[in-house]
Amino acid sequence: MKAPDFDFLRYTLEQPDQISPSTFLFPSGRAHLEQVGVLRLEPRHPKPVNLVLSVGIHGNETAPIELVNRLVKDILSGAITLGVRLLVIIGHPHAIIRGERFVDVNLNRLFDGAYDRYEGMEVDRAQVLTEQLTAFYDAEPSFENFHYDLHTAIRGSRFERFAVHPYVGEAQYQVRQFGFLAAAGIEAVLLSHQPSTTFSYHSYKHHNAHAFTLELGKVRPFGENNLKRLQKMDTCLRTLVTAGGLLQARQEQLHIFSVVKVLVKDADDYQLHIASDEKNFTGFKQGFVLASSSAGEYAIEQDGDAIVFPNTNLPIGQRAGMVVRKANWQQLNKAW
Ligand SMILES: O=C(O)CCC(=O)N[C@@H](CCC(=O)O)C(=O)O
Ligand SMILES: [Zn+2]
Repeated sequence: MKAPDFDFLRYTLEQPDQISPSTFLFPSGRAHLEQVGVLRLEPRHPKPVNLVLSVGIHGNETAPIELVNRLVKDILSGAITLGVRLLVIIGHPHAIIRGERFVDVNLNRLFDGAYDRYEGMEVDRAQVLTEQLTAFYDAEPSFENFHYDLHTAIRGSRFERFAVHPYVGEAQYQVRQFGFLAAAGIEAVLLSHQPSTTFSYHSYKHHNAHAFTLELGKVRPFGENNLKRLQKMDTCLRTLVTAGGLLQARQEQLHIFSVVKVLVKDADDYQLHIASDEKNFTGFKQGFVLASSSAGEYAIEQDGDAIVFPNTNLPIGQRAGMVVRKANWQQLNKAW
């Protein structure tokens, strides 16, 4: 393997079932190809940061895959110098090849051990990725852990780029992370109100990582993404991987929402009463029946409560959307 010629994405998609682990040098460190779609980059002179960047956990969310593959190319060619330990994960190669969100079951519901309750090709993958995270973070336990899990949304959004913050319970929010998200062009942050079984929540819960799901625009096929719209994200990630630092912008410019309800598909006839092209963050009037099925209904509790990730094309028991409410910066600031 020669570092300057190595295209991590192409290599992964050419051999999606198995690879022989290998290692090679690049100008600022050593690369370890650990597993299909799992590349560990160790810098010669690391700052005390363990950074995980994951993309393609959903196979049709291609913009982050293009963005991060370009970043990896620049590290391997020597165009930029790696300064932190970096684990790059191409989450679901088989789904990427098919251009689909998943093959058997949604990979991003299988973490925190949830894979035990499911069947399908994603089960093994969730287990492999869980083990890879543990090995990576545990190798330098005194370093600060980060995980940005990059996605794109199925629908258009009133805020084009937004983040899902893991549920923190009584713990404090980290102001530095909000400043970083603002600098990276994120416009809104959803504060989760309960634990979940997503990849980013797993890193937060089990590895105390600063961990986020980042939604970077709308789902589009390879070649149709405008990466210029991710310029700020690119700059922030490059600064993080080279210098170990989080660029900052005024966090007050972020729109903060708390999640007030996770809608769960509770019957085959479950319906969301919104247009098929309704955007994420569309708000409704109090009393509007947003969801109904033979098992019950959900009406909006407060004027302005808005829908994010509406989706009924999924099995019973899975999340059909989140209802979010504008949160108060003053209240949040007290936690810092
Ligand atoms: O647009 C959609 O409906 C889904 C986009 C997406 O994949 N979002 C993530 C969010 C994960 C989280 O809540 O942290 C997902 O649904 O897995
Ligand atoms: Zn996704």
